[in-house]
Amino acid sequence: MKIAIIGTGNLGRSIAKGLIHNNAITTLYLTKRNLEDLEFFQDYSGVFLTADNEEAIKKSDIIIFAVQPAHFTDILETTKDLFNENHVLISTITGFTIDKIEAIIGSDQHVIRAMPNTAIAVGKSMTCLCHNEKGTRRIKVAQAIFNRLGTTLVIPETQMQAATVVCASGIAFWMRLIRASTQAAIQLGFDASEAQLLAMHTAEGASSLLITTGNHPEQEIDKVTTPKGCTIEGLNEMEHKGLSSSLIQGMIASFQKINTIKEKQI
Ligand SMILES: NC(=O)C1=CN([C@@H]2O[C@H](COP(=O)(O)OP(=O)(O)OC[C@H]3O[C@@H](n4cnc5c(N)ncnc54)[C@H](O)[C@@H]3O)[C@@H](O)[C@H]2O)C=CC1
Ligand SMILES: O=C(O)[C@@H]1CCC=N1
Repeated sequence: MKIAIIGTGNLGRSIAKGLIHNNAITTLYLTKRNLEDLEFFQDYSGVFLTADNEEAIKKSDIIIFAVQPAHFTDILETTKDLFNENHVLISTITGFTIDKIEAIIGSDQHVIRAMPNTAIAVGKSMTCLCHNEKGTRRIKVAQAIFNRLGTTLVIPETQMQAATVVCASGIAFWMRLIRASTQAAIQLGFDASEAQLLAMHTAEGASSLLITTGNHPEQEIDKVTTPKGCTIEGLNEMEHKGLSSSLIQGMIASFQKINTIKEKQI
C-alpha cells in the first residue's frame, strides 16, 4: 500500500510506527512542516520524509490526514485538485465532519473518518470508522488497514465525538487508572518499577479475559470476590468513594468539551 500521512505529530507518528512494524506499507510518505523530530523514521526503507504535502499525495493512494482541526481547511483547500478517483482520503481530525470536508473538496472522493488512538503504535488501537456515500466502496480498504493495527468498528458519523472520548481520550483515562494502581502498589511495599509491572499486566489480563471470553465484567468480578474477603472490601470502598461515578462523570465532561471545541476551533 502506498500511504501518506499528512501531519506527522503525536498521532501521525503513532500510526507510522504501527504501519512500519506491521509491514503494512509499500511506500510511506510522512509530512510535517519541520522535519527535525522525524529522524526516527529516516532509516526505514520505503519511508520518505517531506514538508511537501503535494509530493506525498501525488505518490500515494491512501492519504491519512492527522493535523490539528484548525489546519485542516487550509490543507484541503491547497491540495484538493490533486485528488483522483484512486485516492482514499482518511481524516483523523476530531470534530471535522464529512459535510465540512465535502464542502471543500466536493462529494466525488472516497472519504473515511477514522478515530484511532495512540496504541496504534503497538498494533492495539480501537479505531472507529465512518464514511461518506462514495466511501462505502472503500470502507473495507480502511478496515483492512486499521485491523492490522488493532480492532475496528464502523459507526454512524453521529457517534464519532463519543468514540473520540471513549477510545482516543480513553488511552489517557486508562493510563491514570494504571498509574493509580501503581501508586497503591508502591504504598503496599513494591518498588516503583515492580509496581508498574504488576499494574499494567494485571490491566492487560483483565482486558484479555473479557476479549477472549466475551463475558461481562461482573461475571469475572464474581469469580474473584470471596465472601467477606479482601476483594469485595476494596471494591465497595472504591465505590463509596465514587470510582464508577467519577469515571462516568469525567467522560461526560470530556464529551461536553469536545462539542464546544468543535464550534470554536473549526
Ligand atoms: N493525539 C491523539 O491521541 C489523537 C488525535 N486525534 C486527532 O488527530 C489530529 C492530530 O493530533 P495530534 O497528532 O495529537 O496533533 P499534533 O499537533 O501532535 O500533530 C499535528 C502535526 O501536523 C503538523 N502540521 C501542521 N500543519 C501542517 C501542514 N500544513 N502540513 C503538514 N503538517 C502539518 C504539525 O507540525 C504537527 O506535527 C487532531 O485533529 C486530533 O484531534 C485523533 C485521535 C487521537
Ligand atoms: O484531547 C483532544 O482534544 C484530542 C482528541 C482525541 C485525543 N486528543
